[in-house]
Amino acid sequence: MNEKETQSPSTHSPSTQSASTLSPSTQGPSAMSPSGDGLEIDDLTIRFGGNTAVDSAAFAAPLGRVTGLIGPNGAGKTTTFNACSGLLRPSQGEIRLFGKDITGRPPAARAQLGLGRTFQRMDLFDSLTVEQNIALGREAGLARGNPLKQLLSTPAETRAVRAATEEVLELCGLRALRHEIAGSLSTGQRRLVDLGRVLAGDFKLLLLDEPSSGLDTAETEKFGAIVTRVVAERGCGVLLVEHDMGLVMSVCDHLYVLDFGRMIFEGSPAEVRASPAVRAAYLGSEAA
Ligand SMILES: Nc1ncnc2c1ncn2[C@@H]1O[C@H](COP(=O)(O)OP(=O)(O)OP(=O)(O)O)[C@@H](O)[C@H]1O
Repeated sequence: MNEKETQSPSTHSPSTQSASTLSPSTQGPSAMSPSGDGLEIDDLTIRFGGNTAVDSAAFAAPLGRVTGLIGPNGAGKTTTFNACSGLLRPSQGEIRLFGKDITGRPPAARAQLGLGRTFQRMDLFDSLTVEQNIALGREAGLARGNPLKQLLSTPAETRAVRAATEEVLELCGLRALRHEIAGSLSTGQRRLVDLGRVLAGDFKLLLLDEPSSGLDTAETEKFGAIVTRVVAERGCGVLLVEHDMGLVMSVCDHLYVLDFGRMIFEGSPAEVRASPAVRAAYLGSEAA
């Protein structure tokens, strides 16, 4: 196992080299994926005033895999996630999607390139039905930000929306709830609708922000099984930021571990579980 001591930002190299330096195996995403496959982050640094929340982090979330980003409270996960989705502009570094530099692009432009995201707080339309919420995920993509186009869709677009909605209702096990008002659903059901909405958008790379938040164990397992199935069937990539270690360990193919804004380890779930550095980061220095 090849664990890395934390490096100063100036010693960081581009993601491919950094990933292979960090990785305990040669099977990491950077080693397996051709260039431009999925989401690649290089030298990502984000400062809030004098506080460096993310410090020269590098990682990749390729297609066909679930990549996890974990770390203790305050490690920089949400900040990294927000930079990937376009809500935060990095102080330094580069974010590439399918080989294109998207560092300065707004969220809508990233969505058009195939980047979809869920929200921890779930921005569902509570007065609309499950089916309507999911359909909106596809309609918004077809409209490309033009509300008029959303109203005046062509017959082919209407068929595409219907097909995508049916597929997602089945995939997420939501058929029985299709006519329910979203505002009346449980948190677990709402998570599935939120996932369904982003799946209907047919994005190639999904960013999932703490999707197990508010779910019980059974709901979390169900959610994880759907994510695994989606990646296997569609070949899309997933970047999962998550606290629930049960979910992380069961669905992720590869994990990156942040601590105090720095990437301290990467590897398979088993390798991460066995890492003294990761344990120390979670439990505190006295456990090292
Ligand atoms: N808008 C902000 N302004 C100032 N500091 C911030 C801001 N957002 C985050 N931070 C700081 O950046 C660091 C990383 O925070 P972040 O929320 O990304 O961590 P996290 O790993 O997502 O934590 P948690 O697991 O608790 O959600 C923390 O020190 C936090 O206080």
